Amino acid sequence: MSTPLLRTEQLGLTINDRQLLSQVSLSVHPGELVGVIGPNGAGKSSLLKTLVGLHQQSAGKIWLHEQPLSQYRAQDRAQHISYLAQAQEMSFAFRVRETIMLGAHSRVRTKHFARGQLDQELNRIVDLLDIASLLDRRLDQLSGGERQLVHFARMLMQDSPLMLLDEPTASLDIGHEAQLMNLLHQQCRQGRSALVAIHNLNSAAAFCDRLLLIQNGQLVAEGDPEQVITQATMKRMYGPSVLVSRNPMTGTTTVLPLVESQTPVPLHVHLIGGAGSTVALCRQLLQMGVRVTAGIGHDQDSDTQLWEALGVEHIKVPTFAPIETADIDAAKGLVQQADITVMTDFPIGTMNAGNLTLAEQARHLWLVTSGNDDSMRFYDDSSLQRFHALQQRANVKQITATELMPIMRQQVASVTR
Ligand SMILES: Nc1ncnc2c1ncn2[C@@H]1O[C@H](COP(=O)(O)OP(=O)(O)OP(=O)(O)O)[C@@H](O)[C@H]1O
Repeated sequence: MSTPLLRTEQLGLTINDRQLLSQVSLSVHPGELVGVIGPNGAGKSSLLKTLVGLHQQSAGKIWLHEQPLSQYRAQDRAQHISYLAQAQEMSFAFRVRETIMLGAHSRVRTKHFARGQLDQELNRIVDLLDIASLLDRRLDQLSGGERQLVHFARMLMQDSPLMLLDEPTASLDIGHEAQLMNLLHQQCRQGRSALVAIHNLNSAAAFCDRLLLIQNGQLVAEGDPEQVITQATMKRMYGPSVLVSRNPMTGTTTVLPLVESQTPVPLHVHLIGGAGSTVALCRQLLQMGVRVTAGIGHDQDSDTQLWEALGVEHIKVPTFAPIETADIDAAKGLVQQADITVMTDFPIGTMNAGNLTLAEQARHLWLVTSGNDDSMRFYDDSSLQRFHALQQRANVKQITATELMPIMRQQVASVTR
């Protein structure tokens, strides 16, 4: 790998006897977009401030271009590192144009620019960010999001190889957030580097090449977004009410907040389903405080991933493996204990026909019917016939997908009365 642009070794920061950073060793290489994530108060801003020289480290070393950062004079640092603080305070009522032009200050000191060259650069940057209409406005009369874009423009105007950004998208709507992160991404593809503290984990996963996870001032995980943003780490950082999954359309890791479960209710529902058919139901049942078990699912199926992520007890088999008798035996106990077993309207063929055998064990079986022609979702006659036989059983209730939740809510209400 290339020589790092920035590197720290065992970095520590103590202020007023409070240890804000401890033993942080990291590197940022040319062309990398690195995200710094972690809960509130973890030490992300303290890290960036130390790297830019606003805090003097108490321990460890910082190298910029393999030279100790302390050997750079403040003015020289500005040619290598630009910094966008979390809260930008400007003591004067600057106009937007002046504010952005301030970014070029360190460059003007050391380099001659042809007449009009900086104005052209400024115009290019404001066009990229679509803020040309703000140029003559006063900074203190802009909205928080507009101000954030202006300060980002100022940073681009500095044209430094390394950019440190502290929550640059905190006040931005989703469109401007995507625009700023895309611009940052493009800058890095063109050879610049960025270290960005960011709370939006979905953006962090989508845009960053690598993530650093900070907790209590320490670097606790580092790697590709999918290595760092896992259900286990997110639960440790942010508590149980977050769900990590892979977006089927973008392939990126996504993190969603979940509505917390209510007080447990004395109802056990076992879910049999696949192809994503139990996902919404499972989440809603858990939110109502119902004890949910599930299976048999296939590994990597979206249902199985959700059961795993939400800690639902379940039985699974490897991807593309048929459900065997031993798997059915392992799942039987859960189905026989459940007050209700719900079998959703999912496609059934030879690989997962074992779920029909499992459904036959249910004390009370709710069969979710497609409403259309159920035969369409059975890949072989034998499975379809077994489904028809299940429909005839006395302990079976047939429900459409639309009816399911209202009836389930009544059921929950009846056991909590
Ligand atoms: N100058 C300071 N003196 C003493 N403690 C400080 C100082 N600056 C920050 N802290 C404390 O250090 C800890 C880390 O703060 P920091 O701002 O680095 O966290 P953060 O990860 O950026 O948080 P957030 O996501 O909320 O912005 C917090 O507990 C904070 O109260």
